[in-house]
Amino acid sequence: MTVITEETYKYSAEFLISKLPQEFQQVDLGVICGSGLGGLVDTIDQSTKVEFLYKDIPGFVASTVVGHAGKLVFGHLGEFRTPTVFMVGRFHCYEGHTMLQCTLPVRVMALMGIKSLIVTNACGGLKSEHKVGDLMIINDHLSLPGMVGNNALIGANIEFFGPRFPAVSDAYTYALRKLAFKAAFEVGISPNDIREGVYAMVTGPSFETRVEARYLATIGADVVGMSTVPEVVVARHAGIKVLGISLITNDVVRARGKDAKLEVMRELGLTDKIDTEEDTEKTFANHAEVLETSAMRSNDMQRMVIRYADLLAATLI
Ligand SMILES: O=P(O)(O)O[C@@H]1C[C@H](O)[C@@H](CO)O1
Ligand SMILES: Nc1nc2[nH]cnc2c(=O)[nH]1
Repeated sequence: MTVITEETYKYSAEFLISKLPQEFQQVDLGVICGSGLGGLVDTIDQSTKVEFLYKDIPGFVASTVVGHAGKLVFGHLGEFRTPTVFMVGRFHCYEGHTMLQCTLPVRVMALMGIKSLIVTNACGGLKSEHKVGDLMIINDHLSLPGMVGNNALIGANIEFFGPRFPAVSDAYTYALRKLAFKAAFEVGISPNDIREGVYAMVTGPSFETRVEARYLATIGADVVGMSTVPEVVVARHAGIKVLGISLITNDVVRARGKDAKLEVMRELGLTDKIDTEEDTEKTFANHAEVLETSAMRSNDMQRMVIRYADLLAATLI
């Protein structure tokens, strides 16, 4: 197991601080941009923006996924010009990184002063009432890797960040979820296009089988994705407030699929029963669809995040 010590986090933070102008040596807000959602940094004041490629930051690993640019950007967000650090592209376990490597940037952001984190992701919808393109404010998560031995906090606890046994039952606080809905409605997102629900994390990179999708829906998940949870757990451990926003980029195939035996029996006249199950053979999740939907909805999501940052700056939450 890769061991990352308190000194490693501090070294990365000190490296960044030494290269940043004074206005970004301490930041208030962190934003993690999921698949295809990095366009948010194009909306900030370009004249004060400072960028670092992940590959140039000590302790950071490389980002290898299409749609994840792989850079850390510092800039002023919204009307209140909140000093913000953006991860444009994140790390996933399926890239071969450990949970500690994936979450290192969150601890570095904690060292740089963030009090609040917005985590965004692309995900697959598990419920028939969800439409592709819907936004979902996360109100709870189901960590499949975390429940079976791959929690982001496994290893020696670093007391400096937080306690050995942090509670995450209220990781996505009610007050911040309310603020997010307010932001969404104020920028004109229809109540029909945004909901609240449970994000399940799997490691990927293969998408779900049909029965895995049915299983996840049965055990309480509304959507499924391959990220977010490790970052949220590490952020909450460090006392950072979290808002999670998912964009449903595709439907996860849940149908049972056609019954081959029954079909052959019917063709041979051995039965006259017809399989009524919808044939979903041609429907499958793919990363191109994920990026396509992200591109379609990224503008709404960006406007919502900017408004949320302003509402947050204007409140004492
Ligand atoms: O980083 P996120 O969670 O937005 O990316 C999702 C999960 C996979 O990386 C990818 C699958 O298409 O999208
Ligand atoms: N696991 C998983 N992750 C996703 N990310 C975007 N879409 C999906 C999906 O359908 N399944």
